[in-house]
Amino acid sequence: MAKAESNVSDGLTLELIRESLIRQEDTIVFSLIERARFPLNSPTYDKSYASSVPGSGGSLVEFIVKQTEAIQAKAGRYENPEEHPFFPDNLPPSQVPPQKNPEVLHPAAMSVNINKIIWDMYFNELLPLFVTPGDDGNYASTAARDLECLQALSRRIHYGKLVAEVKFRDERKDYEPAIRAQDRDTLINLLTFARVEEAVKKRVEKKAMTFGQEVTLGDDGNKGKYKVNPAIVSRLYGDWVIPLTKDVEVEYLLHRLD
Ligand SMILES: O=C(O)C(=O)C[C@]1(C(=O)O)C=C[C@@H](O)C=C1
Repeated sequence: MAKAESNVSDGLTLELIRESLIRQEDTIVFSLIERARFPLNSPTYDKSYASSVPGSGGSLVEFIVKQTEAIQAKAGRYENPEEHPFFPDNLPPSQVPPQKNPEVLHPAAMSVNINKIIWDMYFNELLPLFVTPGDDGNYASTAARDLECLQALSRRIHYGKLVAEVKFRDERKDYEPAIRAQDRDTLINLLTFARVEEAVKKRVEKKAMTFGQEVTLGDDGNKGKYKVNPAIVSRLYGDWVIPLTKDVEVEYLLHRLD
């Protein structure tokens, strides 16, 4: 990974981490826009549709995610502590020379992977909100776009580990007693910045308006029409992305002194 892309370095600061979270918003908004080009395409998620694919064991989307993760694992993707697989069982080992990822996180971070929750949230709650009903037959492309959304969301949400680490280092004396007492409520209070959360929700709504507008050269008849409803992007952050990031922060912190 290029140095500028990674905040996993000794110069870890809350400001740098927040800059990365802001940049990741672009990836998330664009990946939702790309997925919204296709209607729901429900056979993508239907076990009976993919049953003839050898080794799929589930839906077409599951097949594509598992196979892609297997290839990416061989290419070393999951050696990077910022990446988390959706199907961690039986992943092949990396076949590339080991990268020097600086060890910033406590080893207990390895055990925090909430991708199962992210998967269920994405397919059961988010997807029906932002795609149109219908079927255009483009199931493989649809699954590939789903994978991009899932990976972008997972990366952002698991960034909570880095956020938590830097907050812990900055205010160790406040965090340590709550960690020793395994006191989730105090930890949530310590790590919550309501004003930052409000700004995040407003900014992603604005990004959805900016990136998702129809760009025309003539009379602007499409004004106010967006490729993904900006209010849904704001809700995605308010209802799921931020709370799940905080869950990751708490889970990480609870084991920070192990
Ligand atoms: O920026 C932080 O301090 C974070 O912990 C990240 C985040 C977020 O998910 O955007 C989560 C909790 C805070 O209340 C504010 C924002």
